Amino acid sequence: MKTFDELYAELTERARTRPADSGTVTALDAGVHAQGKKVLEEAGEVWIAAEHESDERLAEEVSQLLYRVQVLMIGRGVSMDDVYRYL
Ligand SMILES: N=c1c2ncn([C@@H]3O[C@H](COP(=O)(O)OP(=O)(O)OP(=O)(O)O)[C@@H](O)[C@H]3O)c2ncn1[C@@H]1O[C@H](COP(=O)(O)O)[C@@H](O)[C@H]1O
Repeated sequence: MKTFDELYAELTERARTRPADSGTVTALDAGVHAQGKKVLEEAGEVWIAAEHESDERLAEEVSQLLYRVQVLMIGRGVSMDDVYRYL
């Protein structure tokens, strides 16, 4: 188990060290357009799960949306502090 901030730190480290087997590196290399499409795709899956699926499935879809948002943030160079300023 990990927190939102711990995942962000882990993904930032993946971006820095670029391990060959990292899906995050592949997603970052795909560029911001592809990253944005993934955010939208996962947001849609969250919506569908909220209306039609179990709490467990919803939680899983939310986790994937958070992951995709973090990939987009790292792709654009937006930090957690940049976001927290607006919360
Ligand atoms: N939390 C996640 C995570 N959530 C979602 N995903 C990716 O998103 C996919 C699921 O999304 P989709 O519904 O689009 O599934 P899919 O269509 O089968 O996947 P694609 O073919 O589109 O890649 C998963 O198969 C993963 O590739 C994640 N990939 C990685 N992480 C975590 O990120 C960290 C770094 O991972 P790596 O970069 O792979 O080392 C690790 O802690 C991982 O647990």
